[in-house]
Amino acid sequence: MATALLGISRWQLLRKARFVQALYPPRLQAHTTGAAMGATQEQFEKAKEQLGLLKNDPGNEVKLQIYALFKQATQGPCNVPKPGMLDFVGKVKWEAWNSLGNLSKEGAREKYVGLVSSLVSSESSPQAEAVSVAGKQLYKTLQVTTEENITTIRLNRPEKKNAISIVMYNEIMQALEEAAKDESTITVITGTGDYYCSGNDINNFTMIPPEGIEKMAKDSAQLLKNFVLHFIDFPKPLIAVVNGPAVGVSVTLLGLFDAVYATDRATFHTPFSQLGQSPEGCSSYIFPKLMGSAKATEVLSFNKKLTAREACDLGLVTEIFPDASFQKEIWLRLRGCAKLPKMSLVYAKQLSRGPEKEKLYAVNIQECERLEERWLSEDCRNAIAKFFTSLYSTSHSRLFLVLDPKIWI
Ligand SMILES: CCCCCCC/C=C/C(=O)SCCNC(=O)CCNC(=O)[C@H](O)C(C)(C)COP(=O)(O)OP(=O)(O)OC[C@H]1O[C@@H](n2cnc3c(N)ncnc32)[C@H](O)[C@@H]1OP(=O)(O)O
Repeated sequence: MATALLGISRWQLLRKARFVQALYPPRLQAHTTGAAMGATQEQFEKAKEQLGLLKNDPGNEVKLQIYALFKQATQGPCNVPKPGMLDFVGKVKWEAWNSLGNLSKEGAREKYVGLVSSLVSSESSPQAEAVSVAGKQLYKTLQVTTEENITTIRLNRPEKKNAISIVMYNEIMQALEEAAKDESTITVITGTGDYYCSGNDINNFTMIPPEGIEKMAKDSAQLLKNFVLHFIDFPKPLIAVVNGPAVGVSVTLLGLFDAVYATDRATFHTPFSQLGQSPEGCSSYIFPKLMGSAKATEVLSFNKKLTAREACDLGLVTEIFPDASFQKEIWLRLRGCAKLPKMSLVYAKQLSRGPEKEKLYAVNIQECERLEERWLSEDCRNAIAKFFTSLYSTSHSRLFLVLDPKIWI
């Protein structure tokens, strides 16, 4: 069969088509605004040429995205009949194109140029963290869009359950800075794939600088402090759309959001003591206020994983939705919120959050100090070693990595 010739299974191809759908949800595609459409025909032609010069194969997922965006940009919405059941490759390509819905030709052209540009820049400059195309930032670990007054920051490492790498910490801060200044009324953070976020990327702790572990702990604490500060100071309504399980720092930060909407499939887990760590994201202050100190102890100290219903009952989550209708219902709701007068929302946030800010700054500093100390502890080293050993126990090469004395465990 055609798919066998390509060396990929039909199942893999279908998954990839869904991946494209996840990147470009039909509801948002249908409503791309003129403001977002910046790429010219000339840039589009140049991107086509650059595509042919790529040294590395970007993989089937990306190739499907490129194919779909190219068709949409040149022919508009999918207008050909769906290929028959036995034409597996044709069907998956059709599904990718069709998943772009009514996205305009200009919108597709811009996304196409952005995607190609990010591939080119990642080849020519592996260290570059973000590039700008037509005045919009492009990120390695995020997908950021502004449509219908909503800036959406989508954590985009689904293969790692959206774990937050160092690059992602920096990109989230940059995206928040951009969102604070842009024309949008509200800002949404959500995840691509089945997870919202699996928390701090544990590999962040394997990159020891030549100065040693102490320097790494110090730098990490500084990064975290700055990261959390971006949430404390964010001026517009910040909404979490929790599309699946959330772990660690992605849970604690929820206390700094203005509303948290979750699928009923989501869970909320902060296994800090299991990892030899301590709470962050101002949760040591906000969680007891939200849920009472006894419940907060269960969550932050005793590793209790909350269901979406429990998190909602405890006040961490604003509202939960059935998974089957979550995406439909939530974006409908948010589009309504984003039509409200922007400055009314900004002032409402300032007035309700302002009096707490000094306290939050102080809590953030203290939490980071404690963590800096915890990261140097035997408890934490053992926990990280355990994570890698259990994860990689079947892989000899990776087990070797764990045992490599240059790595911090
Ligand atoms: C530098 C600044 C530092 C600031 C730190 C701030 C303090 C933060 C604290 C925290 O966030 S603590 C929480 C840390 N997170 C975790 O402990 C979660 C670890 N992951 C898991 O337990 C499981 O992966 C999962 C999330 C429950 C999912 O399990 P599942 O069986 O469904 O999938 P997997 O096969 O395990 O995962 C797929 C793939 O993703 C990788 N991955 C998942 N989570 C992480 C992570 N947090 N860090 C790094 N990598 C992660 C996992 O290794 C798999 O990768 P491959 O093996 O396929 O390459």
